[in-house]
Amino acid sequence: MNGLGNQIIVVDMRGRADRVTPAAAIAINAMAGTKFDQIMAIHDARTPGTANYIEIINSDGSRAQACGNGMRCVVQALTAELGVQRLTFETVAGLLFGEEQADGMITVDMGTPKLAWYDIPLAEEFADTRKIELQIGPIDAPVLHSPSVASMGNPHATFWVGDDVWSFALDRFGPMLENHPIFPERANISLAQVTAPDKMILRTWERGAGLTEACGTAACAAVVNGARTRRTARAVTVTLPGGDLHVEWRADDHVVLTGPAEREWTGIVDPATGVWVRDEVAA
Ligand SMILES: N[C@H](CCC[C@H](N)C(=O)O)C(=O)O
Repeated sequence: MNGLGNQIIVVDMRGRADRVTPAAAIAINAMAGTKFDQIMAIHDARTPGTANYIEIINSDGSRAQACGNGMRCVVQALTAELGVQRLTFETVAGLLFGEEQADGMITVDMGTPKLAWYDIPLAEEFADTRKIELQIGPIDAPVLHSPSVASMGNPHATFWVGDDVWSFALDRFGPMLENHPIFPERANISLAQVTAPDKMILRTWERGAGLTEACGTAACAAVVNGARTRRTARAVTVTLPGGDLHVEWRADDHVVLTGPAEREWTGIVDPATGVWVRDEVAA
């Protein structure tokens, strides 16, 4: 599925006791036609009668705690299958609520941000995570510095750039920052250019997936970071390479993400060969 350019494979694991393994994820990503940014594996509820459990795997095989674009794809897939409009899911990051809007857009309540250094997590104590000492480039003229950090269940660093966010070599700086020792669980690295109190442009180097067309949880973290550093309002339209997402950090501390989710193909994995058999979805 296509989550604003984020390539998502939604896998139905209901009724099965096994999980999508890192090796399987890497193998699927290596096959032509099934490259992805994340796999969203739908499992049975951990406690019968409660919400389906969703596991998230990046294209490098690592597990993630949250995925905004992927959750929208799961909501779109399951509301269509079940003929309902609103669904609840359990993830590592907690319970999430998704709803399909009348205009086809999908809204997901991504829960509450975690802002303490030990919740991001960071390798050392920072009293104020709105601006931490981290920079890249020449010591006397850093290219990027002083990010705001926040967790949406997964770790995010938002670097603020004054203009021309497109001019930065994020493909070069991204992996260095993703794997910086200050982030013991690595981190998703975003560059944000605020163009108005309710508008920003965002580019993301994703932990475990690299440069992507969009990152939903990065958009959520950037709006939380923008609001708490007084750069933005609490409701912002975030323009990513793949298109626009709308994010609101509500007064009840929940972050709500709204955007599209499109089904591109369905398929099955041949258990004998492990090869996907794709059925193209009529456009
Ligand atoms: N790469 C992220 C997970 C996917 C996030 C992104 N695709 C989204 O839409 O939120 C991580 O390892 O934390």
